[in-house]
Amino acid sequence: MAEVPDSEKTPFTIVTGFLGAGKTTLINYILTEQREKRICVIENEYGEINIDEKLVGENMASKEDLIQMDNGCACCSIRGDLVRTLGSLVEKRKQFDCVLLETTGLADPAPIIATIKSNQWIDDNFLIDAVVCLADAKHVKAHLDELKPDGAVNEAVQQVAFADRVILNKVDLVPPEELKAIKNTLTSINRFAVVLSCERSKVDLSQIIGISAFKVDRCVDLDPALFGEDDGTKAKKPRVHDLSMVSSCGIAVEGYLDVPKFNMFMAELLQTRAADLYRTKGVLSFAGQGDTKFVFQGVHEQINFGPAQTKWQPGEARVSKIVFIGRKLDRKFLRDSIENCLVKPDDSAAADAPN
Ligand SMILES: Nc1nc2c(ncn2[C@@H]2O[C@H](COP(=O)(O)OP(=O)(O)OP(=O)(O)O)[C@@H](O)[C@H]2O)c(=O)[nH]1
Repeated sequence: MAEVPDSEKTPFTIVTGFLGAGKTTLINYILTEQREKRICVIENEYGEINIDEKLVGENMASKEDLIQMDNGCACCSIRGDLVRTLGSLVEKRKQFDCVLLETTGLADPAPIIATIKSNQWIDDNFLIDAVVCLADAKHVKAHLDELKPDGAVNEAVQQVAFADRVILNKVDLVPPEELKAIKNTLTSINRFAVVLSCERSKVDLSQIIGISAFKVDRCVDLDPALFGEDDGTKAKKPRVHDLSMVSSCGIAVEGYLDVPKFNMFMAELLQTRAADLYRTKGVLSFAGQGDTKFVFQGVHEQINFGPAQTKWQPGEARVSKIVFIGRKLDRKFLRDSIENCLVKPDDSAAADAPN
């Protein structure tokens, strides 16, 4: 069969980067900056409760342009889902100028690349434009240095190694002299990728989209066993993706949370467990705040907290949803503590809560 020319394929960008590095922020930035383009976003979130769908969905022109893959991580358990998702896009792909895949923060991009490139039908319809890796200037070094159990890949290293562009994000959180050292570390892992520094994922988009930067040969050089074949002439990389050290704990509680109690609990938790808590995020209902919905974002000890773009709708159940991702999570403790922050029906603050 004749090969499909690249110019006829739909460009596909893989957005990778560790938990909390700024992937969703980048996707939202792209969607707001490129309104003239029709962009399809495929979200693959790690966590028992999906929060990002709501955060990205607010910026989509059409809800149909956002596809959720939430049965697991695309790089391991749901590679079949990725093929099915892209397969279902084939017929309508011409409606889109490009597709963005936001991988989970714990994804190894190598198997994702292999999945796409080894399926002829997908490869005939989609062209990987670039693998773009977000790196959190404040935390990336610790993640790169983390020792994994025997034979397991370090996802953060893989994400940087397979990237065509590395976006060194959150430069506001580290002094300039440290930034230089971080850039050197990133370049020592991947000397081919262009490193772009920024805040709030605001990069020159012409540097990351429509750039035809992806080279499959480089991926095979990095991992000779990428497509399941290894001629044995190059050192084999460990291919085990072991997520046993990390877990996700999703908690949903109905009612109104007491602001000071909740703030105190979260501040104390993130201070004492900062190293273990890779990521926390939530959509919250507070007492005394009318129909304002709040979004909570935590990355280790860093906290961002503010009103969501959408409000609680009349009749919508006031269910706060919080996801914790990290090591050694005590589900009972987290659930009890959050339930403890709920305003009791006879509490005076409850009178303030809207019906
Ligand atoms: N200080 C600071 N915070 C940032 C910057 N960019 C993003 N953030 C915040 O970092 C948090 C995580 O950002 P996200 O875009 O959700 O990160 P993510 O990579 O999508 O996270 P996961 O999907 O959980 O892996 C949010 O609270 C962002 O507002 C930045 O440049 N500086």
